Amino acid sequence: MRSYSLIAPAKINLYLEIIGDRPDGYHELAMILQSIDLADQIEVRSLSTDNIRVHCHHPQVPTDKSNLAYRAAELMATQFPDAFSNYGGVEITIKKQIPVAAGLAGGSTNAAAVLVGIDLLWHLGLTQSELEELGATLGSDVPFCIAGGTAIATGRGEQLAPLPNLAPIHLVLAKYRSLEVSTPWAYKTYRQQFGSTYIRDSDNLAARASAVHSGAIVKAILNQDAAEISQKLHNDLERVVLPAYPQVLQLRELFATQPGVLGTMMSGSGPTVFAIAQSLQLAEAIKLNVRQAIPDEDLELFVTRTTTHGIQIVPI
Ligand SMILES: C[C@@](CO)(OP(=O)(O)O)[C@H](O)COP(=O)(O)OP(=O)(O)OC[C@H]1O[C@@H](n2ccc(N)nc2=O)[C@H](O)[C@@H]1O
Ligand SMILES: Nc1ncnc2c1ncn2[C@@H]1O[C@H](COP(=O)(O)OP(=O)(O)O)[C@@H](O)[C@H]1O
Repeated sequence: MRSYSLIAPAKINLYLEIIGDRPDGYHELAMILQSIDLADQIEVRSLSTDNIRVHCHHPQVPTDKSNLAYRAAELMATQFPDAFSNYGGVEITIKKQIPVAAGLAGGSTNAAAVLVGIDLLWHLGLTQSELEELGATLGSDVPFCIAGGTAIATGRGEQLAPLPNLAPIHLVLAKYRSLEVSTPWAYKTYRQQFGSTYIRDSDNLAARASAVHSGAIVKAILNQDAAEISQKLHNDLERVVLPAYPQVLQLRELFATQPGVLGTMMSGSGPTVFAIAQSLQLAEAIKLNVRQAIPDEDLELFVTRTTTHGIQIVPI
């Protein structure tokens, strides 16, 4: 086969706790990551020439070496030089549905799809854990994007422990198209404002213990209890993003007052805010209400749901 088409789902963070600083400059995390139905479509095709090409029509997505999908192909070429010279270069076409720089792992899931696609194109037969290990060198969220479903992620986000699949939970996502939050900025600002002293400070520790408890949300997931999951959502990065981006705070507050919303939270480093809805019907109603309250065309709204899969190969 000379080409593969893959579905690359986005993720949301049901839980994100910053445990502290790490010597490598990253942050030690405790997260719960969840795949959602909102996805990009990626085509990976063999070329007769030995170069890597990326096509994407989205104006905010680069097609040069700064594209994470390009870097995934380059990594495979470096790691497997014999296969690269046997099978030739790779052409990657990205059909973008996932909002960009949104806290939804758009770039990471594209990179994950390219790793899976090239493994197939070049008949490498890599295991999922080998693919995840390669993915971790591209970005902290890439291993989860390969695995998908529901998982606890620790370390810098690359160490995964799968949780049982959740029955679909209905979601509404809101993101201002022109608003981007830089992930390095969010972590840097958190470090500057709260630092690692935050977790050593006994006053804060008491407040933190009541606010943060990953065990409770894991229990709610094991019980398949959407209402309880919604009550235990948490994201430490909201502490820096919400004060700096009033529009995100406004969305968060608007979602919280909508009938049928079980819980709401910012995903990752933002600026996407998601709401857990009681049903698909209520999710559609929430979307409509928010649209009426904020008629700004810059605001993108999506009704979607949780999914149990990571990268999937589309049969041609
Ligand atoms: C915040 C999260 C939550 O899932 O997602 P997004 O909002 O990006 O989707 C992740 O932690 C982002 O993962 P990812 O986007 O893959 O991050 P990376 O490329 O590895 O790192 C980007 C930058 O974020 C900071 N970073 C990332 C992960 C981590 N554990 N500590 C950090 O301090 C570092 O400044 C790093 O240079
Ligand atoms: N394949 C890609 N898809 C989306 N953005 C990409 C991609 N490759 C590189 N980028 C760049 O990465 C940055 C972060 O985008 P994205 O991965 O969508 O965000 P996030 O990590 O917050 O979910 C953007 O500024 C974008 O230009």
